[in-house]
Amino acid sequence: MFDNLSDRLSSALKKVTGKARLTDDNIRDTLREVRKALLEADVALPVVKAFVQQVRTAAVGQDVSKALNPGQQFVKIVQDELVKVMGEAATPLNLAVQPPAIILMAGLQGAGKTTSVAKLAKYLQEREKKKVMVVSADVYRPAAIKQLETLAGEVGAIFYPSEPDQKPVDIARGAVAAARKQFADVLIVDTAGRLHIDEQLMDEIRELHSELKPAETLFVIDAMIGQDAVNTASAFNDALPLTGVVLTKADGDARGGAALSVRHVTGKPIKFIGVGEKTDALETFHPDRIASRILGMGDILSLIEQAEQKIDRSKAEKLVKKVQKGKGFDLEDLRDQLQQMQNMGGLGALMDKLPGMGGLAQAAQQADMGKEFRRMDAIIGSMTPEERRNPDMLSGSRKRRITAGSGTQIQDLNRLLKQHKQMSKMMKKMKGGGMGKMMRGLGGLGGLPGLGGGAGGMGGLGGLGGGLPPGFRKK
Ligand SMILES: Nc1nc2c(ncn2[C@@H]2O[C@H](COP(=O)(O)OP(=O)(O)OP(=O)(O)O)[C@@H](O)[C@H]2O)c(=O)[nH]1
Repeated sequence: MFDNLSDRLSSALKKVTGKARLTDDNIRDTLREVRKALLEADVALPVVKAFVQQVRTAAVGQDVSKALNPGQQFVKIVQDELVKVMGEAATPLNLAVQPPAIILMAGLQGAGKTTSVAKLAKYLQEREKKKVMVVSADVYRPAAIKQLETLAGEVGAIFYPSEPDQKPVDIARGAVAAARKQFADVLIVDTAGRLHIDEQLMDEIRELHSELKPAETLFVIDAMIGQDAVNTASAFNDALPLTGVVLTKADGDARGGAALSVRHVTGKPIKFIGVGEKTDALETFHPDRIASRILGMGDILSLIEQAEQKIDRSKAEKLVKKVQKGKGFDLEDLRDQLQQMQNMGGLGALMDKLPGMGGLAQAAQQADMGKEFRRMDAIIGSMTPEERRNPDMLSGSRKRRITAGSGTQIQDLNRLLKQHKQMSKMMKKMKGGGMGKMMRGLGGLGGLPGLGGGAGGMGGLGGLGGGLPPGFRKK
């Protein structure tokens, strides 16, 4: 979702990078571009003004470093200021209190609170091995309690039941007692949504806060809210001592501005971003990485983490060995690669994180690569194991049977075979140099520790780049 901001900002900055010297004129012009880029990305106006002012102050009167030309120096200033707004590094949850550590969730109706409660519960259980209980103090929306019960069941968290005729504070008290009794490490409290800032509901959540004395008070906000982010965030920030923010729907076509606005207005760290409707679609927010992504430098670290979590290491290593031994890359391997890429959110999600490939990611999403992958998967699934190992043996009549069996066209099958040939040619070339070489071709990835051979499954990405329709090839 940071594409828009990233594209606009990098083209604004491109104008200045070539300059041998910074003058009042070209700073002014570039700052105007930066301002426009931020506004178009839905960063709120007061935040844009403050940011541009900070950059101007930092730029004026700065000694030009010998290592950089003035243009580069200016880009660095923008980056430094961006990091200042977004924060240096991820801020973890602070749950080091006498258990149960309580997390209170606040936010507007529909922001994604209930979904985020379930995501957090899953995250804490799986990553931090915590025993988690959840409770809903939303007695206004009839389905809210039931919704949380269903989600809790899905993620395997303990659900503390509540009733619409109870008072939220009583529910909270009961839940804390139950959490103690059952030795839960963490209790996450979902609260009633507000359509807008409503005094009565604000009083209620304040009361909940003083009763619960939560270790974390997280403000949940929808990234799509755009310019409104400032008002909503400051209202909640004034009402409650927030400790952090969960930015939801960051997978949508929001333009990334809300992240900057919320951070600027509240001064509180964004701790997590929601990137989908499913309960595993939650990521730790790394402000420094987002800052470089905004400047079009990619988000390699997140990509590596994702690769490490989602890639089937043993399969990847097997493939690397197979290729190194000079054995062919067959259709079975191609299918594994496609499946692993799908596990990581598809080609678009991957490329989105690679430096300078934001635009390509959009193109891939528009062309619905997911559909293409599923088609390829169906075709390979209709072949016999023998045919997958040796596609050259396919006769005309077998090709017709396979396409009929997979609901595809003969052209689809031929295209797949051609792509496979190209990939296997690439793989052969890699034989001597290992996967690292291919990764280097992909924008410097190979030089990074851990990605060269370890996450070898990624190798297929390079090959696929060559096999994609011409519009997708990296220039
Ligand atoms: N795409 C996407 N959808 C999300 C995300 N988080 C939540 N949603 C969706 O947003 C909608 C609202 O989410 P809820 O969790 O019900 O929102 P809420 O804040 O609890 O709403 P109230 O209980 O009415 O206050 C649901 O359809 C969710 O599936 C996200 O990160 N990405």
